[in-house]
Amino acid sequence: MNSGVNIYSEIGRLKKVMLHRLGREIEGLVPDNFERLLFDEIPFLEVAQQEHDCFANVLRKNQVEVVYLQDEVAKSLVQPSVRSKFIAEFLRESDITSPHVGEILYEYLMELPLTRMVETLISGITKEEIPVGQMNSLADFITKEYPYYTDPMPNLYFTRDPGACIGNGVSVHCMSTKARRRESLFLKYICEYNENLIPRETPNWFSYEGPKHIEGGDILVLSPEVLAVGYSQRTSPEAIEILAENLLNHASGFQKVLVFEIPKCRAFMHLDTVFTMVDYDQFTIHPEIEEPLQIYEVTLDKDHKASFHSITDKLDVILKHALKLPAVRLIRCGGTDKLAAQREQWSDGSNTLAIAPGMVITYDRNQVTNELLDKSGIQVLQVPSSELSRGRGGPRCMSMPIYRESC
Ligand SMILES: NC(=O)NCCC[C@H](N)C(=O)O
Repeated sequence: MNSGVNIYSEIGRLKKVMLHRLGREIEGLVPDNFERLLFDEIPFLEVAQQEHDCFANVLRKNQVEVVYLQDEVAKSLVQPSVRSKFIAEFLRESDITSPHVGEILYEYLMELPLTRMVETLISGITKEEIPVGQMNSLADFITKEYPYYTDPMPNLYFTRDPGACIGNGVSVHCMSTKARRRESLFLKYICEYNENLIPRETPNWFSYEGPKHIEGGDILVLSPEVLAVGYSQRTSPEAIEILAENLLNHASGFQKVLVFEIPKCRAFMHLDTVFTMVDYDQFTIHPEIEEPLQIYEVTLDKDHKASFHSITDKLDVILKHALKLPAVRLIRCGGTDKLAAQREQWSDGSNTLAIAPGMVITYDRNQVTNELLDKSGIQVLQVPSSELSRGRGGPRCMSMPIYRESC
């Protein structure tokens, strides 16, 4: 039985992971809300669910315990007083402008059976579902054509991002877009009220209240001493500093944080869309971020405050020193073929999920990169990906590791 949180690497044998199987929230995607809800197209739900089940089965076949976020949230909301506090907070975060509508939604949600209530929050509350009677505010009147009271949460299957387990603690994130912020609220309640999954004594490295933005796709646990964090479109330097000070000051064992500054654009939204660890000394990388890649090192000064400096070496040299290895190999997404690199990065070719040293789960569509991984001696377990990949995240993005064996 692997209980509590234990994440001291990217590659140690994975024992427990949290996923979310896509549901009706995907059907709330329409061209009008693509940009706001961070999608470019609409996955075919039934096929996406089959693909996701296949992903979960590959994990189970490899002795990984799979827990589902929806169940874990429900377990944390068993107490009516906790449920009441959670619903009130969720509705506040959903920008319900009219107190009248807010009250009706609150009553409605409180009366639903628990699992249905969680499912309803994820899929979004439609106006058809609950007629609230007379419009009694200008805001209600103006927005009456919009089909939802609360937006669906189609990005929830990327469980990597709302939080991250680091060492023996958890970082609950203040996400950078409104569309995803409520996902971390789920995690906040799991951490506070679901003791079986996250024991009460678990340290918290970052708080949902932020105020600065950070997302889990930017966090890579390179070793028990070194954390890498992307300074990206979604993660701010201020948040990295808060996380680094909390982590390094606590007796967590971590000694330094390497900050990777990557281009701020949608295709490279998080560090793990361009860089992942696949073995003790091997990494995937999207060639377009390699040069120039600015890396900073954060350690603590004598007053226990974060201190920083830039590192000017090449990436392989930096990694080699940080991990105390004789050499490291960078496996380029798409190899030397520029088109393949761009195409496969867009479909998360470098977003691998290591489930043991040298064993990764990848999307089957990224054939060039998969072959290069295979040639580098990595065992590649491919999962179908036509529909899952439409959300712009791969196997790493779709998983929140909770427990890995040491390696
Ligand atoms: N770690 C990741 O890169 N996660 C992928 C998140 C995709 C999602 N549609 C988003 O834009 O946030």
